Amino acid sequence: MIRKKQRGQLIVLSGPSGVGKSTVISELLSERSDIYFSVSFTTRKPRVGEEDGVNYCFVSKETFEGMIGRGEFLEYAQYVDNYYGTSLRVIEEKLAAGIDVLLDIEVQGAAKVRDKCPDAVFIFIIPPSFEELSRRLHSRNTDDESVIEGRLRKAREEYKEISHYDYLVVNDKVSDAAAEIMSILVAEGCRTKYRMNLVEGV
Ligand SMILES: Nc1nc2c(ncn2[C@@H]2O[C@H](COP(=O)(O)OP(=O)(O)O)[C@@H](O)[C@H]2O)c(=O)[nH]1
Ligand SMILES: Nc1ncnc2c1ncn2[C@@H]1O[C@H](COP(=O)(O)OP(=O)(O)O)[C@@H](O)[C@H]1O
Repeated sequence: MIRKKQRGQLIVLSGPSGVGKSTVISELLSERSDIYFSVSFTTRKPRVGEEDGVNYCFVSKETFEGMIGRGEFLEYAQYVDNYYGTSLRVIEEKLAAGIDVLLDIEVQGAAKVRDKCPDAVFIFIIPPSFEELSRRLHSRNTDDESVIEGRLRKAREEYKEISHYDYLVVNDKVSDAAAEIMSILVAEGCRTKYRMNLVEGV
């Protein structure tokens, strides 16, 4: 009998704004409902169609800073004038229960997770080109031109961090990108260190 994993796997996904992280994550979660997606806290205003507690927990700057003060975040960062952070308590509960947890976070937060959780898997997603990234940001129709320009500038900075990630996925076709991430997760789950409980006589 295959026993349940003792501890869940932490999966960190980063990539420039508009590359398609949310889209690929939705596809991935539709196939892998056993993975828990970590809903971050943010001070950013909700976009049309975004729901509190589903896409993000939307809070005020004062509430967020109170949470920082009480040490409630695994990591947090400032990104284009807003705070974003990952709740420590929820993540810890899920991992301890043997559930894999997926974080969609930017590069500064990922660097903090790398220090605190060296066993996490780090995946970076890029678009086929910057031109396509710009097209996606415009087609999403959620941000005005100055915000889009800021996010495109940020993308070029974020690319400098790619070599710190374990895996690189190109989001050309959503289903292919999701399938590659699923393959990465299958391979990671087969690591000897997670499977020693299956070995008899050791
Ligand atoms: N460090 C950190 N980054 C986050 C967190 N949640 C979201 N982000 C990142 O914040 C950035 C901006 O997110 P958002 O405003 O939703 O824009 P989008 O990426 O264009 O959808 C993205 O790079 C996200 O990966 C978090 O909890 N911590
Ligand atoms: N592979 C893809 N090809 C074309 N458009 C895509 C692809 N992936 C995502 N998109 C579109 O690009 C825009 C940004 O995607 P989104 O998932 O919001 O990105 P992110 O979460 O990385 O900011 C959306 O309009 C989405 O429908």
